[in-house]
Amino acid sequence: MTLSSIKACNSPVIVALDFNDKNKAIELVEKLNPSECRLKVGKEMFTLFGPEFVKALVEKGFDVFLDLKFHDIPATTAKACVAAASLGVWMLNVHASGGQVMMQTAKKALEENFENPPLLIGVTVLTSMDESDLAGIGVTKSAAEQVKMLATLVKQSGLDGVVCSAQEAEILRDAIGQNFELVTPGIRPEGSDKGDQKRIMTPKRAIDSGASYLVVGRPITQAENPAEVLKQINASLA
Ligand SMILES: O=C(O)c1cc(=O)[nH]c(=O)n1[C@@H]1O[C@H](COP(=O)(O)O)[C@@H](O)[C@H]1O
Repeated sequence: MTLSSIKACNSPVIVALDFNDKNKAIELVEKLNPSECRLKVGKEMFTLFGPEFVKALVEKGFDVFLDLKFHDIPATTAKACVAAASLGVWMLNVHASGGQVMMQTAKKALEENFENPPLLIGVTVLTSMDESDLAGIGVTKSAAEQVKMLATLVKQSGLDGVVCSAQEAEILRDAIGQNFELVTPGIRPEGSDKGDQKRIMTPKRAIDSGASYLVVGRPITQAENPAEVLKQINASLA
């Protein structure tokens, strides 16, 4: 059993609220129920609408993943994580490529400052990248090998899990075991538009491969009936 499976939310779906219009985001949130999904706030909404927007979602009863992907020197990253955790969020992330000392320092700061710290997750290789993108930044390994290497570093650093593509979930479950959260964006229900994502998978296959959580943005947020799409995804996993 993973750490978060004891939560009140019955679904592994995390809806990515990537909007530049607060009212549109709130309109969507009003149609969602905290027992049926979690919410993710990323760089766009946090930059535009700040901590108050995040706190309002937490107050509505949602588990909030604050996706700011910190990557900086250890002291700065740790302080940023403590600041983010003070908003009452359920999950935070840092880039695994910031290294072991950065990750350990952030984790330690959260444990020292909070009785119940949020989950701290390391981002491995972005789901928008494939092998040719990796080659462009000097990585000659395959995406799966690079993810495995970074996920092992994340585990050794004491973090709670990783962000990876569902395509790597099976490999990571074999390599790292069960007690480690696999948060998987790049989720696309059959027939939906890929957009800028490259390493994608359907919700059902992702869960069957060992994913703990499914981050789903545009297939839900851009749908004519977002609540219905969420319902269908949840039903496909039952
Ligand atoms: O950390 C993330 O959430 C993340 C990591 C990653 O590798 N790929 C990725 O797409 N994401 C986020 O997941 C969401 C995916 O949104 P859609 O592509 O619209 O489903 C976006 O908010 C991304 O910022």
